[in-house]
Amino acid sequence: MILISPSILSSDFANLAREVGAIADGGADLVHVDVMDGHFVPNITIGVPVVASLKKVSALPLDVHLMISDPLFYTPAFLKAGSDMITFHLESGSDVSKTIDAIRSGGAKAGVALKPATPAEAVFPYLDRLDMVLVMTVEPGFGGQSFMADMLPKIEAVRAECLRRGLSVDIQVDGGIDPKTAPLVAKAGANVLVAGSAVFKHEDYAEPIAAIRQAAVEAAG
Ligand SMILES: O=C(CO)[C@H](O)[C@H](O)COP(=O)(O)O
Ligand SMILES: [Fe+2]
Repeated sequence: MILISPSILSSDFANLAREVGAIADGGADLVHVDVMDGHFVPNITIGVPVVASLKKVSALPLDVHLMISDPLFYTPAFLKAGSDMITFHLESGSDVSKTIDAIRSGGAKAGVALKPATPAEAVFPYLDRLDMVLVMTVEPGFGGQSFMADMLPKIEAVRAECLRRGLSVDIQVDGGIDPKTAPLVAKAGANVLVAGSAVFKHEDYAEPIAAIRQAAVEAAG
């Protein structure tokens, strides 16, 4: 099943309650929340209090993408704030197994994200304990960048390994996803599509959400 997770990084931060309401009304499945600490990536965005505030107003599950150093330390706070899914970076420096266990024992779904330079095989040892793998299709840090088509073989490799081992792990893609790139990633095996600028640049969010979903569903077959 294809899920669409609009990234509120490109939304109007002065009106977040209205924005998450509008993407829910527009047919989104999840709300993608990009947390950046100015250390793991060269940008600072949203933190724990904003996630807690979003939880109060969002009808959709919060898909929290941690682009931070030491995600293990901050996991309890993001769980308490109401994160439904927490994805952290394999390159973050935290113990991967301990972080997955902390997220899952707190009742959230656990995802591991891979920067473009990190190979698919790096996540294979953790696949059986993961709900999701996030294959970044841009360098993490900023919205509005161009899709990296050379990440498609990595998506295929993660999907092939999941199929080989009989695991139903979600594969998320994030960065430069729009109705043109959605079919490429869906065909490669991704099923959770994050889209920021492609959604929020439109007046009517229902339009790009439906276009991305339709393009992905058709390509996935
Ligand atoms: O994690 C991210 C950046 O690090 C964002 O989720 C991503 O870039 C979404 O924005 P866009 O769809 O505009 O590329
Ligand atoms: Fe993201």
